[in-house]
Amino acid sequence: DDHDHAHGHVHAKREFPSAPLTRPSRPLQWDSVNIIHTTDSHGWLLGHQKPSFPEPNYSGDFGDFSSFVTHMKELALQKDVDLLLVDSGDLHDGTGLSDGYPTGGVDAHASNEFFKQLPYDLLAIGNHELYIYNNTLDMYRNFAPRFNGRYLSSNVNITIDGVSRPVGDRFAKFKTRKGRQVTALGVLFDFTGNDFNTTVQPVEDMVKEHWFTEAIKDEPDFFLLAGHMPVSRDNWPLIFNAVRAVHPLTPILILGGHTHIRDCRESLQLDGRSMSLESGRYMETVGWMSAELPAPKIHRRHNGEDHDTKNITFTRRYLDPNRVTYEYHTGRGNFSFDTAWGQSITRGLEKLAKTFDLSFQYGVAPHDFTLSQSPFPSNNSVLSLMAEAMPVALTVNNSRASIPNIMITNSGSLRFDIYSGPFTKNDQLTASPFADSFLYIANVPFSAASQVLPALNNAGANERRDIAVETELYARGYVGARYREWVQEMYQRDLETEGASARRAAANLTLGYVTTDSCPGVGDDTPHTPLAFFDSPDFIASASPEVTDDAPIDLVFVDFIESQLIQILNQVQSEKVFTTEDVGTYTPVLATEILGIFAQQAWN
Ligand SMILES: Nc1ccn([C@@H]2O[C@H](COP(=O)(O)O)[C@@H](O)[C@H]2O)c(=O)n1
Repeated sequence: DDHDHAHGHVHAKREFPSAPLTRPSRPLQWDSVNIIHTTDSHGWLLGHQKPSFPEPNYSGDFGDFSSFVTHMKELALQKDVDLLLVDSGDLHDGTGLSDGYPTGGVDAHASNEFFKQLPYDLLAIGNHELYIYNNTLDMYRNFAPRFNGRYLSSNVNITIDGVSRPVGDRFAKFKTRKGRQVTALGVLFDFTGNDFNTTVQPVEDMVKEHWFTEAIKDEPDFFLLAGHMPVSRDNWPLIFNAVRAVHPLTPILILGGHTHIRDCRESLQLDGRSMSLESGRYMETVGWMSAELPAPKIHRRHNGEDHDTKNITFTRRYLDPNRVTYEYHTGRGNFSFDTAWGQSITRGLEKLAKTFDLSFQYGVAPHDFTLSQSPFPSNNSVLSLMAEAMPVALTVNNSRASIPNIMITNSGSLRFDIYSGPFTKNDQLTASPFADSFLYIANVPFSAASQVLPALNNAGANERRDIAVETELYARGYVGARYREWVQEMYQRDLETEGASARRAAANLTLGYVTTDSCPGVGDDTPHTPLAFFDSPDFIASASPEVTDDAPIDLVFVDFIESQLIQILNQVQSEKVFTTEDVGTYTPVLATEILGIFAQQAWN
C-alpha cells in the first residue's frame, strides 16, 4: 500500500540503504500489552551510515523510527490493544550528534531535543547521564520536564543549591489506553563512577525506602520496571522480590539495559508471570515485548471474574532498525511509510549534523579498523590504531615531546569501528566519544612504568580478576567485557555447530547479531551470520621507548583511569608512593581529538 493514509498526501520516496537488506523472518506477535523498547542509544539517531555489513542493518534514523512508532500506534488502535514505548537510558556519549557540540555547549543537549519528539511512555536514566554534572543538570532542567513525570530516576539524585533531589521522578503511576493501571520504576545499577553532586543509591537500599514501599503498596494491573540495569547477572531480583513479597501474582514487565546486548529472561523467579528484555545498543536493536495480560482488574471485578493466576504468554523480538524492517512490520511501502513528523525529525537531525560540521574530513581511512573483528595487535585493529595515534597526537606542540614516554588508555574508551573511506568528525566521535584529558607522572623509572600496562590488564583480564576487583570495575561502569563475551559466544557457537556455515551460505545471510538468550524460540527478527570475534585487553599502550631500566620517563594516561593507574604504579614499585600530587596535565588535546589529528597527518 503506497498511499499515505496517515497524512492524506504522498511523501517523497526515501532512498533505501546502499545495500539490499534481508526482510524480517515473520510478523510480530501482538498481544493485549505490547512494548517497543530502546536502550543505550548513545546519540546514534542518524542511523548507521556505512555501506559495509552489518552497518546497513541499522540504517534507519530516528525519523524512520518515529514513523514506525506512529504506524505501530495506529495498528495497536486497530487491534484494540495497548502499545507502550519505553527507553532504558544512556542517551549521551557516542556520536557527533551527541558529542560534536561547539565549545560551551552541553553533551547531548541538541540530540535529546529529537528524543523529546517521540511519544515515550516511560524512560529511565543511564550511567552516561551522570559522568558530568552539567549533563545531569541538563536532564533535570530540560529533558525530564517534557515527559511529565515519566522520566524516572528511582535511585538517582542531583544536588542543586545544596538540595539533593531526584533527576526525574522516583516512580510513575498511570493508566494505559485500554485502562490498565501501571506502576512504573526507573532504576540504575549500583554505579559508582558518577560526578560530584549526583548520587546513586544502591538498589538494595532503594527497596527499603518508605517511598518505595508506598509506591508498590496498591496493586496495579502490571508493574513496568524500566532500568539501566542488565537483565542478567545484576540486581533486578532485589526489586522483583520486593514487589513479589507484596504482590505474588501481579504481572511484572522488566526493560533493562547497560551491557549493550540482546537478552531476555522469562520469569526472573520462575513464576510464569514476569519477563525481562534488554535491547542492545547504538540503535542497532529495537526491542519488542508482547504479553497476553488479562483485562484491567477494574473490568474483571465489574464482570465478577476471579483473580487471574495462570502463567502469562510473553514473546520478544529483536528488530534490526532499518526501513525494510519498519515497513514490513507496519505493512507500509517506501512511498507510504514516512510520516510528516518522521521526515521533519530526519531533516532536523541532518541540519544538526551540518551545524556541528560532522562531515568535516580529516583524511581517508585506508581500510577498515575494527574493535573485535580483527586480532589485537594488528593492522586492522582500532586499538592498535589508537596505540599508534596517541604518540603522534598527544605530542603536537608539547614541550615534553622529546622525553621518552609510555601512553596508556582504557580500551573501553574506544566505542566503534572505523570504516575505510572518508574519516570525518562524526567517525572520530563514534570511535572515541569521551572528552577525557591526558595526564602524566614525570620521572617514573622505565622498569616500573613498563610494568603498569601488564599489571592493569592482569587486574582487568577476565580469567584472572579477583571478585573484589571485578565488582569495583563493574560498579565504575566497566561493562565492555560482557558485550565482548556475548559476541564471542555467538561466533563460537556458530563455529561449533555442525553444518552452520553451509546453511548460512545457502541462505545467503548477511553479517549481524545471532542471539541466544534464555527465552523460548528465536529472538532475532532477521537471521544473520555472526561477526568474527577476537578478544582484546582492557587497557592499551603506545610502544615502549628503547631506554635503560633506570631511565626516567613520562607515564602518560587518560584521566578516566587515574585512580587505578596510581594504585597499580604503587604496586609494581616500592621506591616511591605516588599520589595525585604527582600528576600533571600532559596536553590540552582531548581523547576525542586524537584520531582526527593522526588522520590529518597519516591519511592525507
Ligand atoms: N569519561 C568516560 C566515560 C566512560 N568511559 C568508558 O565507557 C564505559 C562505560 O560505558 P557503558 O556504555 O558500558 O556504560 C566505561 O567503562 C569506560 O570504558 C570512558 O572511557 N571515559
